Amino acid sequence: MKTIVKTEHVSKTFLLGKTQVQALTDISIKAFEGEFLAIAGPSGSGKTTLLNLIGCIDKPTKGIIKIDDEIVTGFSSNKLADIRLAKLAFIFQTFNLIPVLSACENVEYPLLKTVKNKTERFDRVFYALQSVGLEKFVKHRPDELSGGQRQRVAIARALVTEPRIILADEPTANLDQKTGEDVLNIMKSINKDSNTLFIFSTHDPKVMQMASRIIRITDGRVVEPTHPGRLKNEFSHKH
Ligand SMILES: Nc1ncnc2c1ncn2[C@@H]1O[C@H](COP(=O)(O)OP(=O)(O)OP(=O)(O)O)[C@@H](O)[C@H]1O
Repeated sequence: MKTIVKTEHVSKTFLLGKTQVQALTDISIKAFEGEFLAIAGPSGSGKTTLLNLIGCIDKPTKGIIKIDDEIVTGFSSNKLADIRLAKLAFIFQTFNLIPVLSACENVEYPLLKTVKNKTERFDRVFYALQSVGLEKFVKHRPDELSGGQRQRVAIARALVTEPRIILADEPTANLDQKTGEDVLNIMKSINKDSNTLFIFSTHDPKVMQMASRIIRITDGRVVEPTHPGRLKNEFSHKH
């Protein structure tokens, strides 16, 4: 399996007034092509911080981050913006749609700079909205859509640029159980069809169940899964 994202001994400290907040400590993880990877952990464990670092929105205090074998740590803000545009897309817990734009215009937005041909843009936008089942809602503004529909517009906006990686920070946190499941199923089917790497954060065990792999973090550190079999073997070796 091809490694798409790698973090090596990544730490992040925030300065809050005079206090240092250690949000992440020594995080070394990999994410592979085609994975539907959950970053799981309680509130305040560092999930958003980790997604922001992988998403080149923020920079680590220590350690390095590689995307497609390229070390992005140390890049200028402009170069990080280029990486975001070329390889990454985001889905947020609060959808982050532009309220005055229709569903179609929201999805078109990330293509405005890169795809100059209007017909090609329209085709891609329509295809993206169709793949989330919203082809009948292209003209609706966010306030004319339900929460689940808004999140589906956000998914269409994420996939329209055909990114290598889609990062989703608690994508179902503001949705009811059933709508959340529908949204995750759409994400999963896109993941299967396109082989796009999805990395999403959650504290919901039901959402974790959908993942192809789970990385658990607590207090800013990766919690290694315990393998009872391995522990038993190690124990018997020693004694
Ligand atoms: N900009 C910031 N300035 C200061 N402290 C911050 C900042 N961002 C995050 N933190 C702190 O870092 C820690 C991790 O926060 P983070 O938002 O990454 O956790 P989380 O797991 O995403 O939590 P939640 O599930 O509640 O969103 C917390 O202690 C938080 O208060």
